[in-house]
Amino acid sequence: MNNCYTLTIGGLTRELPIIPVSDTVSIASFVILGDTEIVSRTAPLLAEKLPEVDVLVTAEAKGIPFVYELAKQMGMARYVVARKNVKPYMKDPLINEVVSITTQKKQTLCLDKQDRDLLYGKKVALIDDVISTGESLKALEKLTENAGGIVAAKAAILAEGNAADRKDIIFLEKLPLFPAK
Ligand SMILES: Nc1ncnc2[nH]cnc12
Repeated sequence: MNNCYTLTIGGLTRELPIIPVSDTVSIASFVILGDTEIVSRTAPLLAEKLPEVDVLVTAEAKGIPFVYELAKQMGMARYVVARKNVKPYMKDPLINEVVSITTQKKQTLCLDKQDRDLLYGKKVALIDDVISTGESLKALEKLTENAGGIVAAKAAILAEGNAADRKDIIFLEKLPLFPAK
């Protein structure tokens, strides 16, 4: 297909559209929302690679179906989602800020009291769909640590660009970045 990147993962193939996200960089857009096959094939593969942890945490929104499936695979009744907005029903929200590669904007990440209690003193794996610049991951790590969690693993389905050279993350496949045309 034209202007697409062919990704093969977990025995599945997807044509990812190449989309500019700035004047210089385009990404091969990997969106697992709505894709039950990718989620159910990749979750067991990542579960095998993770160390023993007590809790999984992700940031809203694209990683949510994946962390749900991963938590089920790992026999965990609950997982934590850091939200991008403070909701009126959140008690004592813990807040951090992040700049995202896809939106190029400053975003808030926050946890309510129930989530903080789940993370406090626990061994935590940070989970995402794609690790790219690492900024979102860093913000999630800081938020988790501020909540008293101990970050024991950082993992994603894909590592994009230079993230593929990182030794401190667990991932299934590499995803290249492309020059913007
Ligand atoms: N290639 C990509 N596709 C979707 N979301 C992303 N976030 C960072 N890189 C991405």
